[in-house]
Amino acid sequence: MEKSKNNNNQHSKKREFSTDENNGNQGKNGFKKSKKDLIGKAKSLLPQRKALPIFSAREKIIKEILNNKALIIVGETGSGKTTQIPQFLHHAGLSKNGIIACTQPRRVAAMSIARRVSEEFGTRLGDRVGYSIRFDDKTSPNTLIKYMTDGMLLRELLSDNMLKKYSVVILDEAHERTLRTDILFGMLKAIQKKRDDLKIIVMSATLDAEKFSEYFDDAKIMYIAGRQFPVKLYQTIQPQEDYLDSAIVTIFQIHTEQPNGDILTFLTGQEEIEAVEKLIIEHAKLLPVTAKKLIPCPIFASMPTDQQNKVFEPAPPDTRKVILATNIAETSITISGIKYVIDCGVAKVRGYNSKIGIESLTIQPISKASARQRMGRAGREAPGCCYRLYTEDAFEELADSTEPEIKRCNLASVILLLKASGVEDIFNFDYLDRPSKTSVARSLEQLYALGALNDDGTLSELGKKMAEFPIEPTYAKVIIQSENLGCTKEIISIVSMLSVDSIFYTPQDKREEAAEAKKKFVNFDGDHITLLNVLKGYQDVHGDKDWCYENFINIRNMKHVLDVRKQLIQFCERLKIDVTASCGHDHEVILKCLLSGFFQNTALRQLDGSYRAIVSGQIVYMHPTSVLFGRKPEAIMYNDLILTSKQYMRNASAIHPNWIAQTAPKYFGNRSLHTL
Ligand SMILES: Nc1ncnc2c1ncn2[C@@H]1O[C@H](COP(=O)(O)OP(=O)(O)OP(=O)(O)O)[C@@H](O)[C@H]1O
Repeated sequence: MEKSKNNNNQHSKKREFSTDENNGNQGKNGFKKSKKDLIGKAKSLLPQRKALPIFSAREKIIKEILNNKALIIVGETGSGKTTQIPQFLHHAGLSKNGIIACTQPRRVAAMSIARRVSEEFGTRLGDRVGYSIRFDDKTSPNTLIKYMTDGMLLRELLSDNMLKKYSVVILDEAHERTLRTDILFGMLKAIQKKRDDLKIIVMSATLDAEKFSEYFDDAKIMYIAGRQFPVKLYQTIQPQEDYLDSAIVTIFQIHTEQPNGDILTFLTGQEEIEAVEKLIIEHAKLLPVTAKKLIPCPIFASMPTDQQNKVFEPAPPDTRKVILATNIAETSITISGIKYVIDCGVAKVRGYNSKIGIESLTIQPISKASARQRMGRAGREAPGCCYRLYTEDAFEELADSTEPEIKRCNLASVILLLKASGVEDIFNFDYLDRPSKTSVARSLEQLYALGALNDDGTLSELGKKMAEFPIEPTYAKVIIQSENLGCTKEIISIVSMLSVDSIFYTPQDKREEAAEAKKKFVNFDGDHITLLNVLKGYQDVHGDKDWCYENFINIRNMKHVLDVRKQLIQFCERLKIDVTASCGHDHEVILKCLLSGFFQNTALRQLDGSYRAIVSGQIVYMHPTSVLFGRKPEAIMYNDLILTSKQYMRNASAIHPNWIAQTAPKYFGNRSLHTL
């Protein structure tokens, strides 16, 4: 293991990044490739595939899969598991009995791998090889290999509880232990008891294989040795005080001192990524004119898919691309051209306090498994380097693996799906790691309060309808309720606006101008009506770029809002909900509708002017970005509670205290709110 110290030296020069469209199996000019071209491309990739470590284990893997019902495969990052194993299974004849599914925790991985494997297969994307992610299905009746998000497979259980169309299900990146993959483990194990012909494969590079083997009735474990290219590891000698500063220094250090190759930098979230993006652009202006250009390229979850796909496009000549990513790019994907990985050592982690029912998002150290995955994004096409912005000692102190999401998330959405798939006894479900009883009870209580469950715990008609929506139960309830209140148009717009982190863009050096611009949208009923005003303004000018610039509106996020809005409309139309129903400017109707899903996220003003959350009894504070900041309405409803130094209510509106019990009589009964 090599070590080097990150020295301080910054430089620069930058220009906009323009790229070719490269979506699916298309040529540069956008024309579809001919069959001959597709086969030619597949042939040209064959030597590369044959050089993968997994290729030499091909016969053994096929034999073990044919002889076993379940198999655990552990192989180095980049060894070829995700792209090759489904193809091996196809060639072994398993796709004759049904589709070979391979689940991924993230949609960007499902899409990009399907694109690559369809190229290797020599067919068009969506033909023999396809993908299925929320709101986007690229498969056809011909599809033999399907990459899909774990959430999509879980959803398919609603219509096909034996997963009859599938012959093999591969649960990839199992170490991530997402809530949905964890539930799939239990569901698939139960299905396999009734379907002898279903094969289950659990895969990862960094896995506690014994634990999985035991869970799947002593399933066979296969270790596949070797990686294709070495990755040189650099760790800081001293702990870094500010990882953002350290990341920028390292980016410019690589850019000015190291040979060609793109950089992938892991950061924690959109705001941080956008701040670093701006700093890179600024610093790059100081680079000598003759230097290679450095172009930042952000990617995070709440970004429209077509923008996410841009990171896969090659950098123009004489340019080095620096991808700024959250852990969305941590597993599975190969980004062509990446030679250097910078790992800041932290990530934004979702947490859930089941005792008080509060969710939080905090920045925490990653696990050793995550650090290895991050490092594994380099060395996939050629030797690479990984720069950890933390010391070797700090690495040793990291936990081996990330705590399963099931232990730290609100379970309401998966419990709703389990109930809708016919699983009644949620407490005794066969979990790989059992969630706490309090956490299950809390989530059941929340679903009951929302009206999704009947008194006997079975799914209600409303619950069935809610399960059809691929969004959190609280939002599903609000949309369904909007049909009764005649405000679906407004509610869909507000829910779409809430799907992005922030619409308002506040540059450090233009705070006053940004605040002034925001004033024209502000409505003191709260953030929800304010957001509605922004969307109306944006639609009135047909998304004009200059308008966004003048009004300090984040155009990237607005595009995503429109995308989500379109998809929600399609969902409502499928459920025959009239999406044109509008209540005009009747804000009370809109807020009461939102409250039908968020009555648990409410707080009352105390005598001393502070706010106390109704359900948890905790003191909560108004987020400084809220239009209600500095105002003191008697009662507040909010969408999120953000835990940083204090508990902050974000996306908040003023409501009448009486509305709370009126909206959720089942939950609050006849109790006076002031005694809660
Ligand atoms: N889009 C792509 N462009 C170029 N090469 C690719 C692409 N996708 C995959 N490859 C090549 O195939 C190799 C194997 O990728 P694959 O995703 O199958 O590995 P893996 O073992 O599943 O890795 P991980 O554990 O990191 O998911 C990569 O290292 C790379 O060489």
